[in-house]
Amino acid sequence: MTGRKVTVGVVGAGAIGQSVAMLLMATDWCARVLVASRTGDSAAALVADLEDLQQVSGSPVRAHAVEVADMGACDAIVLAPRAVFINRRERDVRMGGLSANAPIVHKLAQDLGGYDGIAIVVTNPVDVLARLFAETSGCRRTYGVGSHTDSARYRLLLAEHLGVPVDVVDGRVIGEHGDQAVICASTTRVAGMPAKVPLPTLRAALADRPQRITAGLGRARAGCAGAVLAALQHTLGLADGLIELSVSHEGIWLGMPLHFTAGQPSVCLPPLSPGEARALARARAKVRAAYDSLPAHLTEGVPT
Ligand SMILES: NC(=O)c1ccc[n+]([C@@H]2O[C@H](COP(=O)([O-])OP(=O)(O)OC[C@H]3O[C@@H](n4cnc5c(N)ncnc54)[C@H](O)[C@@H]3O)[C@@H](O)[C@H]2O)c1
Repeated sequence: MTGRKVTVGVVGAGAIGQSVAMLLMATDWCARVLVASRTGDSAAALVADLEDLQQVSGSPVRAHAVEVADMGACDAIVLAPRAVFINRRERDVRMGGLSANAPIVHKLAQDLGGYDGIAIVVTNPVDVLARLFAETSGCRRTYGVGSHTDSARYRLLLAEHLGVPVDVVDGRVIGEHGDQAVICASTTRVAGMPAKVPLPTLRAALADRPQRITAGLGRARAGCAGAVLAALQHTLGLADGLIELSVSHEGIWLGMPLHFTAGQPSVCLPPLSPGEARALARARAKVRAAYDSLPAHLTEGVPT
């Protein structure tokens, strides 16, 4: 991929779509950003804003408003639409988007049927909807973004709690991007040594952080957009290394540590303590049940 510049589609011109598109404009590996949204007006508005950015910053990246059907030749497509609905949940907040967002993701997957590039699903509940997109579209390289942000937040919060620099903390969060996220405490290392992780404190802080961001800003965007960029770099073969993404794990989509080499992933599940293994099983059962609760017309005819 060295030297080749890519075209990235962004579906959904909201908080996440805008942030991802802005980050793409600042890269040296993206040539074109194609934007589609629920209304052509919002896609065109985002493109006009990106063109302003391009002019003031001298970015060589070009932006265009298109229809989703015109994204078939994109190297990668980021899917970040959100239905208009009010989420009144205080717990399991992301799962609150299931019934409203699933039909949108299903329709996009139909429109992109047979797509052969990389699909990065952002829309929540991301583990359920990444599976829905993958199984409906047939796109083999579908990844959900969520656990990478959870892992980054975990390292930040643990470093803060222990009063150490974040770069000496190594640890990850897998499973559901939601209330059944699994903190891999038994394999967490601080300066190379096993760490005593105050799990209830960390769990509460991890749940609180996105809610605090949303309460203050209306939407969380920067962390997720950064995770999308990292996902694009790893899946496009522009960066090698470990990243937590939602993929099919024995048929159910969950956040897994993936090691990418030249765009090829291999699952690197760390050894789990019995408690962590039970937590992963609970996450798996929950995400499977949420998928199975979708109306049959959204899932019928797809492998289970
Ligand atoms: N996985 C993660 O880590 C993570 C993090 C943050 C947000 N999210 C999720 O990402 C999604 C988007 O969040 P947001 O804050 O950008 O929402 P938003 O409401 O700001 O924007 C959503 C955009 O989607 C567009 N849209 C609606 N229906 C569409 C369709 N059928 N086709 C194309 N575009 C359509 C809307 O017009 C709007 O521009 C939400 O589901 C949110 O929960 C996920």
